Amino acid sequence: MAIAWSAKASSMEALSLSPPMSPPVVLTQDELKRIAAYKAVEFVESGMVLGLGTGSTAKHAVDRIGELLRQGKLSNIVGIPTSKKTEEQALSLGIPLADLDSHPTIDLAIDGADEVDPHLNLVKGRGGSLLREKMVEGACKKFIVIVDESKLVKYVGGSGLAMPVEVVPIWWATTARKLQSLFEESGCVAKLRKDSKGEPFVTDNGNYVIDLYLKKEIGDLQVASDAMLRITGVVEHGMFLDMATTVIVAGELGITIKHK
Ligand SMILES: O=C(CO)[C@H](O)[C@H](O)COP(=O)(O)O
Repeated sequence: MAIAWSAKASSMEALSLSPPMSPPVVLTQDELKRIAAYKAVEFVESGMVLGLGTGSTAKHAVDRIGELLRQGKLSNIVGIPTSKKTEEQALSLGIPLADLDSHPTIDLAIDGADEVDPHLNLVKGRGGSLLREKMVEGACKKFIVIVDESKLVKYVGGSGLAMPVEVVPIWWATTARKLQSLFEESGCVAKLRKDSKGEPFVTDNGNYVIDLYLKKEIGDLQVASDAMLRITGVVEHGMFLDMATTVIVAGELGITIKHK
């Protein structure tokens, strides 16, 4: 998707786009993701313990951190990856890694999201890494979410796309039925996520993912969260409530930074 870009001066500086008088630049969705990611990395300081997110947006942030380390503009960084994929990427870039057990408090995490509501509640996990993401991002002093504007929704589930729930593989269909009936009034349809070969998608933790498709709002999100977590067989869900401290949105009119 190509989006016309007429950046504000502040964004132009940060992003090295063409000068203010030139015609609007057309940027792809991936370029918007990179712009949001680079902006977030401006908040990284030497000596920080960093939560490294997962997905096509977070990948740009990890690349940038690696680049700044290589250039000597950042030093003494320790990264805690939120997936095996991010771990591989960070290792290939020479970013020193550790884990949550050795670093239970993280200074800053940077990650993408599938949905951001007006209260900065998130849906995450369409990439399948929700459990590790929630563990890492729940341990952060600051959590910066980076998105292009297509991720903004009026309410959680409002994109009509999947709201992921990680479940244990055993008797997953029973767990899926319970999840679906929990949100029956919102027209919920629960589906087992499949991989490209048509087999159940398996997370880094050896679990399955049930994707919930909602037609309407699910009401009180905390109540919904508690109800999902009470279902035996549910490991974690992809609603990240009251966790983001900052959301950076790259869009048609430039960058918007929303703070909690
Ligand atoms: O939660 C995630 C992975 O589990 C991702 O952050 C989310 O799916 C957004 O991905 P992308 O940046 O590729 O759009």
